[in-house]
Parts: sequence; structure tokens; C-alpha cells
Amino acid sequence: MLKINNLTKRYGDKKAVDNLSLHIQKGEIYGFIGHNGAGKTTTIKSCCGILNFDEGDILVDGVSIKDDPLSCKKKIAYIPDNPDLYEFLSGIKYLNFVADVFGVSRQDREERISKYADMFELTKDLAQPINAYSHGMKQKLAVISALIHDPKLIIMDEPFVGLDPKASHLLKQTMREHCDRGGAIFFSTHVLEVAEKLCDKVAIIKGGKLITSGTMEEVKGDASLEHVFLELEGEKDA
Ligand SMILES: Nc1ncnc2c1ncn2[C@@H]1O[C@H](COP(=O)(O)OP(=O)(O)OP(=O)(O)O)[C@@H](O)[C@H]1O
Repeated sequence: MLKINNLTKRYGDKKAVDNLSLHIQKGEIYGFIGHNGAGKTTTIKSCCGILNFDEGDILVDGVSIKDDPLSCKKKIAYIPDNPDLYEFLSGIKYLNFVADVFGVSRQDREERISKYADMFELTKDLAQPINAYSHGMKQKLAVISALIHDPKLIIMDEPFVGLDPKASHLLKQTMREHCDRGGAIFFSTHVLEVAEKLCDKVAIIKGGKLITSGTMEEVKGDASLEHVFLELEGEKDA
């Protein structure tokens, strides 16, 4: 569903991502972990067609994001690390705006908005302007807006930040259901306990380079993901 082939991205002289290759398949929740400044957001923005990159290629469902960004973007939902939404719109206007952009039918959008707004307990707030929302409410709205066009691939940057425990639980459940229906998810997180329980596969990046990747079993064995992460981070410094 998502193939990152030898991705390299520089900011000036600095290589933020260095020859990174990953393959996220249908049905997989794939976690992406690394220290602050490791290159996660840069990779994620490259996958979503927001950031140009210098070398390599990224394929979404077999299509290069360089060659046909629009067809890739139709299949992707992206939740950025900060829910910077259109503050002057109400929640419902924002959701309808996103549904219009993706050409979602009236019936489908009504069903999905009703389902996910009820699930995330945001229905009664949808008439309010977004600038009156808390950080967590904006994050919930960003999650709902991501699900509105029934994307094949969901790419999320730190999706659990700001969500209360119930919303986090619901998001994890929604992520699993999405993958059980044949979708795929690639997301970054610093919450290793969540990654360990939720992800089918995981990749660890440091200084823009992939340190390890594979199934959760392969990467962590009998240890905890936190233990493996700290050990690998330390090893490469030595
Ligand atoms: N617009 C930019 N201009 C210059 N350097 C940048 C820019 N954006 C990111 N960088 C640098 O690229 C590197 C990777 O940053 P990136 O935001 O991808 O890391 P990250 O893994 O997402 O970090 P965090 O966990 O803190 O969000 C860092 O060294 C950062 O300083």
C-alpha cells in the first residue's frame, strides 16, 4: 500500500532523511518511532506529497507520488502533528468542506459524520467554531475529517497527543478496524507502550537513517519495545 524506496531529503546541507526504505502492506498498522528530530515528520510529509524530496521514490498503491500526486492523495488521509484547522469554520462546515474536496456523496458523508462524531462524542460541538475547541477536540475533528472519504491509507503524525483515554481507545479501535477491512496505517509516535500493543510492524529511525524494522516480534523479541529502542539508540552513539 505504501512503498518508500531509498528516500533522501535534505534541508540545505543537512540530510533529514537518509536512504530510507519501508514497505507498509494492506492490513498493517505500522509504527514509526525515533528521537526528536530523527526525521519522522519529514518522511511522513514526503509520503503525503506535502514535501518534495531529493532522492528515491514513494509509491501509494503502486502509484508514484512524484508522477501522480493527485491520485495518491485521493487514497490517503493525513493527520498532522498539530491540528491546525480552519479556525473560523464550525466543526460541521469543516467536515463538509473536506467531504467536498474529496467528492464524498451526501449520503456517505452524513453517515460517516454521524458515526464518527457520535463515537468521539463531538456531535453537540459541531456547530461551534473551531477556535472554541480544545486541543483534544481539534484532534478529534482532524481524525473524523480523515475518515470521511474512506481512505485506503491513513498516515498520522503523533495522533494520540491531546486525546483523552477514551478517545485514544476509540482511535486505536478505529485503526484496527480500518486495517481489518484491508486498509493500512503508517503513524509516528513517542508512546512506545501504545506502539508495542497496537502495531503489527515497527520501524526505528535515528538521524534520518533506518536502524531496524520488522514485525513487533522481530524487532523486540522478548524484551519491551522501550528497552530495545533505548538500547539501539545508545548503540549507535557508541
Ligand atoms: N523546514 C526545515 N528546515 C530545516 N531543517 C528542518 C526543517 N524541518 C525539519 N528540519 C530538520 O530535519 C530534521 C528532522 O526533523 P523532523 O521534523 O522530520 O523530525 P521528527 O522525527 O519528526 O522530530 P519530532 O519527534 O521532534 O517531531 C531535524 O534535524 C530538523 O531540525
